[in-house]
Amino acid sequence: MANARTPLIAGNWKMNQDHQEAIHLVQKLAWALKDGKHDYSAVEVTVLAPFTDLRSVQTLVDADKLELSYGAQDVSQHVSGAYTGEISPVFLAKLGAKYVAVGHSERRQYHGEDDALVNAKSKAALAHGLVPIICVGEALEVRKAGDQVAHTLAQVDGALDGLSAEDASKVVIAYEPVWAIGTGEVATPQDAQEVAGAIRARLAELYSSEVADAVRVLYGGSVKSGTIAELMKETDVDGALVGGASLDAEEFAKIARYQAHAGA
Ligand SMILES: O=C(CO)COP(=O)(O)O
Repeated sequence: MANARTPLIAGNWKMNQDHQEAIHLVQKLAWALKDGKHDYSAVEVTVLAPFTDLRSVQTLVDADKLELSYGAQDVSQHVSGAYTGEISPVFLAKLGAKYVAVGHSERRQYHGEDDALVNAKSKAALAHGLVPIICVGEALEVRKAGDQVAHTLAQVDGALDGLSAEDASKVVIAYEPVWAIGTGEVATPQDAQEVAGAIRARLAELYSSEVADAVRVLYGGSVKSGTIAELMKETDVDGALVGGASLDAEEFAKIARYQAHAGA
């Protein structure tokens, strides 16, 4: 890839893995990643775990000095106070979390999250040193109508509203077409590139080419080891947000070494 962006392979465990299962999965993943045959230095690997797993994941990563970062799947837009059930970005930062997914389509769909909330959560994450992985992407009807680019860019505009260029250059944007999530129906590399390229062009318009060059744009939706290499060949796809396949340590490690099976 002819740019300075470090590819990011992020596993979104969703509501899977209790804290004991999480320990096993991270151990297996560490083992799979350290197979001695492959070089992961050019790729960053992260897992987005349920809140209740984070302390266990932190302990393992610290104790074994694993080359693995971790994060959460959601965050409150508030720092503290009477917000029953919410998790502060301060708590996540204190647990060593690096990333937090914001505005995942499942949060938008089942928890009524809108662009304004996604914007507030992204700002809260950034204010406390977390990197938001801002999730955007269209539903099937929108794609059928051919409106995927306009729809997704509107979500990007909403999520970034009021962010400084400095903050905007730190975010990760995950393009996850809703029709490809958990369906086995992966977008074609061209579909992913069309929207990822449009997102980068929008970043250049909203900010500058420096910001556009700095932001990593991921693709998510039924990514597997067999499909990652072709996706990663696209100019504006800088990694993947992986759901189901991230629960299988071997398969997830294989996705992270996509270069090996791309022949690169
Ligand atoms: O939603 C996703 C990642 O956030 C994608 O999930 P799947 O990889 O299971 O389709």
